[in-house]
Amino acid sequence: MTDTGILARFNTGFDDFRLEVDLRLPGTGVTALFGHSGCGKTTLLRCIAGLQPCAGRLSVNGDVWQDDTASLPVHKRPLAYVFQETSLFPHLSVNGNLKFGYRRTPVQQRRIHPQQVIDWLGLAHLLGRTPERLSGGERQRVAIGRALLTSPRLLLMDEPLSALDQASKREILPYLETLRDTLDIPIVYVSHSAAEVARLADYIVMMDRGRVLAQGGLQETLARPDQPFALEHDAAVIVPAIIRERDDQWHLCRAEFEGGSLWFRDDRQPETGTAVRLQILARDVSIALAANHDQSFQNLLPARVTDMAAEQRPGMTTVRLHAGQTAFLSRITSRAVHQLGLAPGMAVCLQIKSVAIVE
Ligand SMILES: Nc1ncnc2c1ncn2[C@@H]1O[C@H](COP(=O)(O)OP(=O)(O)OP(=O)(O)O)[C@@H](O)[C@H]1O
Repeated sequence: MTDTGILARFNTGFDDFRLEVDLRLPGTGVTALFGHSGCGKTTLLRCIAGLQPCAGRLSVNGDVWQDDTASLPVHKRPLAYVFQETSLFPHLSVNGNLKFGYRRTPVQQRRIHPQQVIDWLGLAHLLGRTPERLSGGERQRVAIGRALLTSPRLLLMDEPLSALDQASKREILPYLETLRDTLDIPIVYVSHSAAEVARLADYIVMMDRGRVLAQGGLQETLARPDQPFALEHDAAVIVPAIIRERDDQWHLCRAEFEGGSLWFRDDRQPETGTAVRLQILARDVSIALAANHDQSFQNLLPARVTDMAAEQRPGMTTVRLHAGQTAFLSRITSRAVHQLGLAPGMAVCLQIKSVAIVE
């Protein structure tokens, strides 16, 4: 079998919950499982890990782990699983914890080595410490490192940051970005946090009540005008951009994207040349028929209406527009759509109130 990526079809459940999914996920990068509490994210991870009995089929980059006739038991699946609070061995140093899985991995199967993990996760200065002398974020980095040193073919992460405070989350996210950009194995990442997903994911699976509502590349999927009801209010697009200019007098900076540039507050003081992901909420974007400079919006972008969808919330419409190749969403009232006569193909001006670098 030469299929790359993860093919996962599962059917399982409990008394009053059923999980039924049919997924085709990328073979590298971060796939985020996103959805409200109780929608079945952990159950899906447990099916992939072989911890939850289920009917179905699973193959990972060409290797069949489960089909109609057989299912590899948990300990035979070459994967690593990192939880919200993965416990380390308290009597072992960081170095001892890291080497634990490595030593148990047959030499010919070792593809990831301690020095790589120490570098990727910034662990060099912590090697001699025992777990009780680590912060929550440091403990989680060691847990991830220990998991990687079993040279898994798949990394599952179930809300790995949710037990951490904001400062620790901010500290650990760049390390996770390094893993995303360096590892050649898929990472399936469960999160409740839209900001975390926006920052880390390449691919997104939106779930609701045991079903998949939408799946696809992060940018395209977030830019769909027909967002699930629960996400309508926070609908946002992610725009990859590069910081080009800083205006220190007004605490602003300008980032260029494929289709224009945007000004926003320089809270994180990014260096020029830095690649960033910008988050623009649909509710912060309004539409005018022509550029009007006699108002407070700092960002006026020529754009074209692509399509639109009436929201499930009565009276509201989400409009999708493109500035160059980049998609934006705007949430406006259906009356405004009518009054402006908006229709696919129309040239308009986007007025963007607030732009944030995703944290
Ligand atoms: N062992 C179990 N026995 C019975 N019901 C269960 C069991 N495990 C999970 N469930 C139910 O299955 C549903 C899905 O749970 P699951 O933990 O997969 O959701 P989740 O999306 O990961 O939620 P959260 O974000 O809160 O972790 C829930 O309704 C939950 O109550």
